[in-house]
Amino acid sequence: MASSVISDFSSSPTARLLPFRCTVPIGAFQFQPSVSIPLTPLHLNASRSTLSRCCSSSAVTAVATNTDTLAKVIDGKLVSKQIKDEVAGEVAGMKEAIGVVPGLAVILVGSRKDSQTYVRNKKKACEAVGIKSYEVNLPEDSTDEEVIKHILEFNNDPSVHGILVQLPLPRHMNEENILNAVNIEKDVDGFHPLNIGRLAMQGRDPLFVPCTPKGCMELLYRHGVEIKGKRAVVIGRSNIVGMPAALLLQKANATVSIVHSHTKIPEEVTRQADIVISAAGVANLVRGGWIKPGAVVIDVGINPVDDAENPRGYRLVGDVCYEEACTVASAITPVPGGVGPMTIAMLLSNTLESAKRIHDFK
Ligand SMILES: Nc1nc2c(c(=O)[nH]1)N[C@@H](CN(C=O)c1ccc(C(=O)N[C@@H](CCC(=O)O)C(=O)O)cc1)CN2
Repeated sequence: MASSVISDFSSSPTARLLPFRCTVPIGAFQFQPSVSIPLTPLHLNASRSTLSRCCSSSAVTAVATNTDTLAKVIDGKLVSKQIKDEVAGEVAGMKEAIGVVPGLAVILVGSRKDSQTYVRNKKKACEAVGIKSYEVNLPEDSTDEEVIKHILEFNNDPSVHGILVQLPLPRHMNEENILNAVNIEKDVDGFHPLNIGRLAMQGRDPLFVPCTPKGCMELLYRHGVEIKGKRAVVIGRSNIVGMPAALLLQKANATVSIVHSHTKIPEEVTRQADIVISAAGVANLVRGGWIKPGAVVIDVGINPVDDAENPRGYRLVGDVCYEEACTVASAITPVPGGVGPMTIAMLLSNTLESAKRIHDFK
């Protein structure tokens, strides 16, 4: 996982803790950010613009900024709350109409602190909207067969409409075999190859779309961002975020490029985009100079950086250097409080959708 940071999902706590704001340590990822990125053209009121240098490493980038007009903040916390309220209303309506309560089963293997937190938050979110949750906690040294045994039990349990295995799994496990065991009709994470395959095909639709990329699209839709005919760049090509995000943008008729660890001059490709979704897992990788003026930026990265003033000893930052990007982009998601909360909201929405489909409830 650590060897290819750029294609990882970005919430890995194994990501290096980075000390500075908007600095990217050379060698922490396979992109080598250019030291002399050309200045972004000033797109706003030039007389009020300032030129700032926001970092102290050798990867210094001069960025054209405008302190007058900052990007609109796309508030994922707010949107996720709206979605949760909508799900809660539908869950109550379904229970009243046909007596069915949607059920979500979560399997956690091992004792990673971040995974435990995500699973706890999923459970709490289920409770809040009236979805019943089932949890299985297995020790780190479990076998694939033990995990699959629980998946098969949930596959056959009519009170369970959604099943997910919290990722990442311990290294010794075969993720592919385990995810393949989930019944595609209950695959609320959308990670089964059949669901991903359908997402990739013209004229076919998956039963479920992976939660984080679905959350990114939902943020774009709910903020009225036009996607059809636009240029989009996805940074990172992980199975759970980058790749499905690119497929979703393409399905929505954007012209999509994927930037990854072997992309030459990634900033040049990224600068073409009207919409940027970054899921690289590298703190502050995307500098202001990478962004086309007026672009919409969705930052999926959740990277811990050292912060002695924070009680946790670290704080979370995105893949995008927020303070630079918000002077260039027209809209941007913050970290935290952007895409992260959408992941769990979409999981609840997928679980409800599954129960409705299984019980043929409109
Ligand atoms: N089976 C799955 N495993 C993993 C998934 C997934 O969708 N399915 N995604 C991530 C982890 N994840 C949910 O599982 C997740 C990550 C982040 C957040 C979130 O709300 N982040 C907050 C910050 C939280 C904090 O302060 O620590 C934010 O960005 O505002 C929710 C869910 C990997 N595994």
